[in-house]
Amino acid sequence: RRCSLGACCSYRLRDALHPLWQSPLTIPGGTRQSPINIQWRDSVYDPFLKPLKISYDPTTCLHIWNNGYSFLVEFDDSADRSIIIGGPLENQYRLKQFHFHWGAVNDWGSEHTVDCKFYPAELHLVHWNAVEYLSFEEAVMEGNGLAVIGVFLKLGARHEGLQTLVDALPAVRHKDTVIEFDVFDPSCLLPSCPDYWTYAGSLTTPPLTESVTWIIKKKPIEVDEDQLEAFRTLLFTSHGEEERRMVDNFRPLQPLMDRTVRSSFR
Ligand SMILES: CCc1c(F)c(F)c(S(N)(=O)=O)c(F)c1F
Ligand SMILES: [Zn+2]
Repeated sequence: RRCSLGACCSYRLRDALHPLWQSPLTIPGGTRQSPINIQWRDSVYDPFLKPLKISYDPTTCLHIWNNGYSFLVEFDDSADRSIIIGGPLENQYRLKQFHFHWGAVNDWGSEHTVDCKFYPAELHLVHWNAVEYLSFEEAVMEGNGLAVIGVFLKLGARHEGLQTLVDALPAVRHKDTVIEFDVFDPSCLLPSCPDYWTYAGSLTTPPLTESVTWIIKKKPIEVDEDQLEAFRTLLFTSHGEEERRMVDNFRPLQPLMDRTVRSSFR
């Protein structure tokens, strides 16, 4: 496939502060940090992986807000109304929010890479284990607390479902602005192909806790240039501060260490 092992994905373990997250690139003692490069040829097909079952109730959508790292769409997670189950998961997980990571240009922007290839953006749908834990905040601290579905975005045709979100972005241009967002079904942002990779990882933003079962969809969704440009009109900064464009809000690749990436497909 694309690159010889390691050469293009070499990284040096640095404990320097990463400018964006102001926290160590790698958690001292961290053994399952995210994101990682997914080397297709090294992923192991697991025939026991079940299909992922996704059932979202569009009326659980609450609001969109700019938290200074990304823009996120939050959901009412007070009951089992928007949930995922199956796949690598032993429990049912509730949708809490989804958000994106993107670059200043189309050559990079995703957090995960496949054979060292960056995509221009990556969607994360964040779910928590409401069977074993009482709140999202509690689940964030537990090894099996979270399940995040990652979907790559590639440059191509305009995505009509995404456009609803894009149209709302001017209203959340500045950090800590929020608007009500009544009905939205995030399943429209998922590729129809059921294939995915899965591995044990972490949050890619503070607190970087090692609590995430990652489910990375093999197929990207297509969005057009104007839609990616709309992401880049957002700001890291609040009203009144000197404007800094919200771009390159992705964490650098982290070492795979003693982990295997499994695939749901041959
Ligand atoms: C604390 C809220 C939160 C998450 F729970 C989460 F999983 C991710 S991420 N990039 O790993 O999907 C976030 F970026 C994030 F801000
Ligand atoms: Zn994310």
